[in-house]
Amino acid sequence: MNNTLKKYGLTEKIELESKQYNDLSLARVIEQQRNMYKVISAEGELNAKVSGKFEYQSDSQDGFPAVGDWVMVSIIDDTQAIIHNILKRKSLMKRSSSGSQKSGQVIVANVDYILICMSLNENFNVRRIERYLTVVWDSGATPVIVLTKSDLCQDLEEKMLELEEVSLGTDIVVCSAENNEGFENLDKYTVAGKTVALVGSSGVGKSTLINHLIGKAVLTTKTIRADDGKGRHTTTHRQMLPVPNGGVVIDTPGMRELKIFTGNLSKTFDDIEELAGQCKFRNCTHTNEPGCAIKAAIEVGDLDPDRFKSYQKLQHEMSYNGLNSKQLENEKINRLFGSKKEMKAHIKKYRKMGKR
Ligand SMILES: Nc1nc2c(ncn2[C@@H]2O[C@H](COP(=O)(O)OP(=O)(O)OP(=O)(O)O)[C@@H](O)[C@H]2O)c(=O)[nH]1
Ligand SMILES: [Zn+2]
Repeated sequence: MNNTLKKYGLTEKIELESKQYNDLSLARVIEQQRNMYKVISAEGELNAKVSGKFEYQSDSQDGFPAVGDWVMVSIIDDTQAIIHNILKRKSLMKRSSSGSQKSGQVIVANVDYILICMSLNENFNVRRIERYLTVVWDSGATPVIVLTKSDLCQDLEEKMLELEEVSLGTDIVVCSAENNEGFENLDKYTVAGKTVALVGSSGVGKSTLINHLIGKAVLTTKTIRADDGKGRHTTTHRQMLPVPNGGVVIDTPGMRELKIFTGNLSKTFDDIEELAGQCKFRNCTHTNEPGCAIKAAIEVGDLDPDRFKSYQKLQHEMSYNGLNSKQLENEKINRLFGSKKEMKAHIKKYRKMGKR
């Protein structure tokens, strides 16, 4: 296995899949600027564009490469390549965007763990965690909640209890850059072949965290501004960085705030969906029907009314994007495979590979 690509998360499975394409080289997309890509190949970094045929055949934005994608390229010279194919994605994260309301905006592909970063000061907000979890569970990646700036927190236990109510078994890591504590608990996610990405509001300490993972100041951070309590990192940065101990980390500016496009409410709010299943009427609106299990749970204090509101709000946002369940299903297929046709081709290919 090529060492450069290994540093960028290459696994046996991806290498095997790439063998299906003769005469093309394997590469990974590490940066995207509109329709210009930067990829890492066995030969090093290259600037890349999709081929004319590729562009012609892709019917939606999902079909185009995103940061994290493994792609098959033809290398033109020392600096340029053409992208011909995208290998099967194991996860895909999108968000809602004003410009492309219909299909959402692809942010990143093939991430294993998404670190949902939140600082333990005023930024701490369990409603926001619910929003992130809803998006992340739907992407195919596994969420990990990272609580930063523990040195600024006086009531950690209280906050942890509040968080456990909404996080349903998701791993939680507590850390402080100030005291250099807790970062070792991230080691189990940054291992060879795994890709980690960070989401979270501006100023919660994502760049600081990446610098700890990488072991040097790659991303410059500025000291907190007294007026708004936010920190900013000044320079543009590479979007994908190998972690010395293994694994690769993605810091995509587009992932800093998440407008929901599609989400997995059943996973994030399984307590609420289970309750709703116990309502007397199947189409209960949980407002004034008799035998409403949600209302009953709120009355006896088993369900936090704010959590229920948060659930309804996210549900509303998702339906606002106008997708019905059939469309959502297709949406998922498109995200993971490009199209239904591609999915079928992939299934066929894997069956064939299994027989050999
Ligand atoms: N007290 C304390 N401050 C921290 C900690 N981690 C980061 N900071 C400070 O918080 C500010 C913001 O940190 P960044 O790492 O730039 O935050 P960011 O999430 O990358 O912010 P954006 O780049 O704006 O998205 C900086 O002033 C950091 O020094 C911590 O554990 N404790
Ligand atoms: Zn009800």
